[in-house]
Amino acid sequence: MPTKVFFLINPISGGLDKKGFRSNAEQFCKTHNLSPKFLETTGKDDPSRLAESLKEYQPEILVIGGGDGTVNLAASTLQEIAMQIPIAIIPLGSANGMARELLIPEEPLEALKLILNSNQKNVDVLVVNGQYSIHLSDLGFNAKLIRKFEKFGQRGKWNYARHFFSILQEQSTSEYSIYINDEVIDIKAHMVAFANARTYGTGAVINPDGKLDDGIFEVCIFRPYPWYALGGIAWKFFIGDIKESPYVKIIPAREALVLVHPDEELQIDGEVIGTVAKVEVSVSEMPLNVLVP
Ligand SMILES: Nc1ncnc2c1ncn2[C@@H]1O[C@H](COP(=O)(O)OP(=O)(O)OP(=O)(O)O)[C@@H](O)[C@H]1O
Repeated sequence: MPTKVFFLINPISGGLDKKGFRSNAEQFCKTHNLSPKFLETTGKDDPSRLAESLKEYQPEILVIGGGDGTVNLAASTLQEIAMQIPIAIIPLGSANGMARELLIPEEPLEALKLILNSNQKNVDVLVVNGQYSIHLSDLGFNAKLIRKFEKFGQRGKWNYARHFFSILQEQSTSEYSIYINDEVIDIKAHMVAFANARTYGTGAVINPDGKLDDGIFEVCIFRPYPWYALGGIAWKFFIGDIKESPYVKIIPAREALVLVHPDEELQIDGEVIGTVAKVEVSVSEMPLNVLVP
């Protein structure tokens, strides 16, 4: 019996045409005696469409052609239907933060070859207010930046930089109460992140000691800083040394509860959820099996 491989493909991610990848994947499956099934995302009802197709086809491997949002969709659906099959990530998005973190080849066909490989990593899945996160989620600054970026609908580095500096100028902070490791931390902050991974798709290393498979996550707190410290903070992000900044506090945990006033914007793996006053984070009992080099 050929191995059943399910392909989930996002036709719009990264602004890339996926037709070439699909025909290469079909050829690859023929060559390696694999039995493929393809599903394209539509942006609507994707979780239920994917769940139904997976339950019906019962694949042995799930291949994801898309960016972090598509990887999150697949991981969330596997959690919801409690199906533990390995996934292969084909980095066909804009930032591909998760694929970079796992050192998956950038070239789609090279990444696809991982399905012939048996190296797997058990990636932790965080549960953030009942939704799943495998990469990075946060409250405050970065979520507002993503919201602004989406609202104006303009892509590209210059627009990113423009929105980045306009939000930076706002210097807005909220009051956070963080219940963590039997302690309560009351703190004013620009941003509080829940990090499974190390690095944002932009390359900023937010959580230098982060490990995807250690059963824990890190709560990264970014406190107010004087204007003259900004250059040093940016440099530390770039060189992966942010934990040495006096304005940053990083706390490993298995569970956390965060209350925030006034409400702050929350984003999960790059998708803005909306403003919230409370965030509960824990680690799911079922990890995500990812095929890695
Ligand atoms: N057919 C479609 N038409 C419009 N939007 C879609 C479609 N399929 C999926 N989407 C949307 O694509 C988004 C996820 O894209 P994804 O994050 O995978 O790619 P990206 O944003 O290009 O890459 P990255 O997250 O790595 O920067 C979701 O918001 C989803 O609703």
